[in-house]
Amino acid sequence: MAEASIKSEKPKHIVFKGEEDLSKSLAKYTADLSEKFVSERGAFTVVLSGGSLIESLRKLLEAPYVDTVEWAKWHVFWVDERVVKKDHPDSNYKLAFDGFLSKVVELSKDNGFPKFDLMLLGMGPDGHVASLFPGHPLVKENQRWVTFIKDSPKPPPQRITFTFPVINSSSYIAQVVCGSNEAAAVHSALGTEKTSDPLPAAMVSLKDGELTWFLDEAAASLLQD
Ligand SMILES: O=C1O[C@H](COP(=O)(O)O)[C@@H](O)[C@H](O)[C@H]1O
Repeated sequence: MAEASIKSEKPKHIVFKGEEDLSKSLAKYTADLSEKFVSERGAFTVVLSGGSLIESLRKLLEAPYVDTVEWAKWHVFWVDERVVKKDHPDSNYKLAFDGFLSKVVELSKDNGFPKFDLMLLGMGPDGHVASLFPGHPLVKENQRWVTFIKDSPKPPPQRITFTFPVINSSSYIAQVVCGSNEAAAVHSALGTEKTSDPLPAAMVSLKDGELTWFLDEAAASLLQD
């Protein structure tokens, strides 16, 4: 498998006073992109992470967005899923459905990879994104759209996940990180030092798209600027 190519310049990042401000800005960012893609082609393809991201989407459930966003035009996907039943507390589907989608939605290509409009990604303290973990061979997968892991270092051990070619084909990615536990990984991912073994979060890199990091002050605390 070939190495993933990584852009050398630092991605755009916005630091918020706290998670409350971050969630307000993330709601506007998401609602604006929803409006843009729905008006351009009548649909909005959105990819969700699990974890704390879902809580950070809560402002979309409030005015004005809960009424103005065209929820029926959303096509929702998951960037990764843990191999558990859909009603298991560890399920990313259940987390997003209970905390977000059930409140708004009646659920009912350049390189050959799908191009999603918006991916809303989280990041673990170890720098993993989706279910792509540091040092794991899956970070180098460059053929398949979706792959699986049976030995995830974070429980539960069995998961399925989008691969980097799909993630990095997106039009927009919001990389949402809050809290001091993630500060070292944020520093490493947004640093300019070159390493032969970058964190998965540092491998999120859009050739034809826009990546924005949404950080609270705790997550950004080790950044210099
Ligand atoms: O296991 C997972 O972890 C990451 C990060 O979660 P967080 O709770 O630390 O924000 C999440 O983005 C991913 O979808 C999930 O499966």
